[in-house]
Amino acid sequence: MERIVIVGGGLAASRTCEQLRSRGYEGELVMLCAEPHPPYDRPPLSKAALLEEEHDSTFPTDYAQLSVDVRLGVAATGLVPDARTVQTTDGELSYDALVIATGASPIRLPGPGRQFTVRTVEDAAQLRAELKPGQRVVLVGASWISAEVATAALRRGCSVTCIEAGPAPLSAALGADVGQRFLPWWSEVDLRLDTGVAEVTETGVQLANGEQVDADVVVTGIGVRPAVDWLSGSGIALDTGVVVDEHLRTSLPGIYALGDVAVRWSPRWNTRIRVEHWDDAREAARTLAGVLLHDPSSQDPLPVHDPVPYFWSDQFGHKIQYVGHHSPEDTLVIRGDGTPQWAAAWVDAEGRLTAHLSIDAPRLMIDARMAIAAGARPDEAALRDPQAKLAPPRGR
Ligand SMILES: Cc1cc2nc3c(=O)[nH]c(=O)nc-3n(C[C@H](O)[C@H](O)[C@H](O)COP(=O)(O)OP(=O)(O)OC[C@H]3O[C@@H](n4cnc5c(N)ncnc54)[C@H](O)[C@@H]3O)c2cc1C
Repeated sequence: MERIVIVGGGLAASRTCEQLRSRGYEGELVMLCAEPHPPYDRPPLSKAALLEEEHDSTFPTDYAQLSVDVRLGVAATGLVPDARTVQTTDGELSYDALVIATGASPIRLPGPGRQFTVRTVEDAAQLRAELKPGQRVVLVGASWISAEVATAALRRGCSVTCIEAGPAPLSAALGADVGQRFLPWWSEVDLRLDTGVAEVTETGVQLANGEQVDADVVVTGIGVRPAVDWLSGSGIALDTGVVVDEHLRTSLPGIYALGDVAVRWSPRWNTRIRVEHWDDAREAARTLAGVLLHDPSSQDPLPVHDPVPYFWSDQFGHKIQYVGHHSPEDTLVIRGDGTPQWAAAWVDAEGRLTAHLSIDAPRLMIDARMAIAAGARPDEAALRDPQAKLAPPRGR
């Protein structure tokens, strides 16, 4: 392969460059990065970057040393697979292999008023400038991002209202039973549950029931859409993102996708999953480099990307850690129910641990991740007791 083109300038793109070079790829490597900055880390944008004026989460990667041709401010606008060509805002570019790592963009609400989202450094800097003491901040959606923004806004002396369509914070991701357990953390937030927002107005938001809620700052945290517009008409298979198999191969030859934009086949979960987690983007890059450089004449199997997903969130002075992947049919078991050290576990119909959520307890997260990876079926007593190990002893 003489030229690998990577479209996207985030974690997945940056790590793919590093991994390819560290595994000995010597061909041309071009990274098209729509943003005007070299790749940077996003998790701090809804955390430290809302508190610290000079926060900089740029990756320390030396692209010149890696001989990566980084084209800042250049976006892919189209794909012509038969010609193995990408159309860009700076002309056409041919490739031998193409990596799609364009991430996702926040979903916005309708309406004429200004609404903030948090995806880029500019978003974070603009929002930080608004978070002044006494400002009335309205958050739409009690999501992971909103919880982190609420934490920062309260710390900066703002008054915070959060309007959530579901019955509890984080209920879209974790269900109402778990979400309700977080309510005490939201005690300083005017949290309005089961309430829809119709639009963002000049003076705040208008609720679905017609009521107007005034705000100085409106922040929308209702999810993201994969950045796939530029692929329309290319013939590539799309679902809730770019469809890839467990080797990160798309439906078109020579084209791969990873990170937030990809929806991948997971043999572990026997379904397609789109994982919008930092850890997944990083790990996928390692696998993808192995797939791209795989020698078909060797006996080595093609690398598979199918880790146990891992996600964390820092909110209200706590660290939440979630591992695995649960479906609505799984059974929820609260560990240490009624104690401050509670955790949540999900098991499937066969009793297999599918997911686990813990708070300020990295040890529990590590144990649960090993248990899920091992396909463990912990007994009821172990599930209920957060002190009990879920992972089978090593060597078994
Ligand atoms: C505010 C925030 C907080 C987060 N916190 C956590 C956390 O606490 N824990 C956790 O596990 N995960 C967290 N995440 C998720 C994590 O950051 C993402 O999973 C990760 O950034 C995905 O990396 P990516 O490279 O796939 O996509 P991105 O980081 O979105 O990068 C995609 C890049 O591609 C560029 N691009 C898009 N379209 C084009 C185009 N047509 N041409 C060229 N370039 C293009 C974009 O501009 C962007 O720079 C957070 C995300 C955000 C936004």
